[in-house]
Amino acid sequence: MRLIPLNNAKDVGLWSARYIADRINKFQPTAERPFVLGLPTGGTPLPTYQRLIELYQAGEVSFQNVVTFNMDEYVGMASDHPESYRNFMYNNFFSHVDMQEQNINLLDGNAADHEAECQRYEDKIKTYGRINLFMGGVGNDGHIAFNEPASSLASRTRIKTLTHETRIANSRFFDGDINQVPKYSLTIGVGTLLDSEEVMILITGHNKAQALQAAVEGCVNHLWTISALQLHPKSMIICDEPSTQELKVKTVKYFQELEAENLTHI
Ligand SMILES: O=P(O)(O)OC[C@H]1O[C@](O)(CO)[C@@H](O)[C@@H]1O
Repeated sequence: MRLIPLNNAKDVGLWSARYIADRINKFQPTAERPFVLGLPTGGTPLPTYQRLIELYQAGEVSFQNVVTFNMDEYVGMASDHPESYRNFMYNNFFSHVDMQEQNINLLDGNAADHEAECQRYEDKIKTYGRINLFMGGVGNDGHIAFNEPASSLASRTRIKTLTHETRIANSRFFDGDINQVPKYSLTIGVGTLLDSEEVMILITGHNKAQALQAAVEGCVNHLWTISALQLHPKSMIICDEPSTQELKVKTVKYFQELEAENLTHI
């Protein structure tokens, strides 16, 4: 695992956007051989999306031959609801870059048959071989995508019940009213995520400090599904200073020194 401790959320956005743009450019994607990018929603990746839009506007990256798969979607929420993850992605990213509509993949939380919808998603990913780079965030309780505590670390895309804690955390997007937050989501599984060639997780804010500690210093444990990153051959966490407050000083120093020496540690 590589841990990149940066100063603040803005730096996390700048760093991660540059990384994604560089990976796409190095890959030299074509229509026949697109770059496959996994994407999250939430407050954490907003600075990254903003910076990616700026890089696109500056002509430093194109999304013409990029295929995307989003991590998750609420169940039973009208697709034009302002808080649907579909809407989030168009408002904050897709509508501002040169993504091709047919390259955008989102889970349909209104599908009549959830199981069939999740299988469709898994099958669609397979048609591309695998996802080249999956960017994600983490919940306060360490959930990755919507893989809440005690999710199987071998899980695939499926319907999940959101925990009370997650619904409270997400109520900030629903006028602070937990009753408006959906109870279920469709989410990629931990196993789906681990199949990606590379995983990059963004962690910002003191409220994510326990999750970061579980990811880096804890044992692999289904109660903190983020810890499954330890099983991945090429995973990376980009974090800000407030989120490191539960890490040992020597842990942070170790990773800072590695980055300063420009060594990459996997
Ligand atoms: O970045 P936020 O808003 O704290 O969201 C935390 C995480 O919860 C989720 O919304 C659940 O999937 C993730 O996509 C996100 O990374």
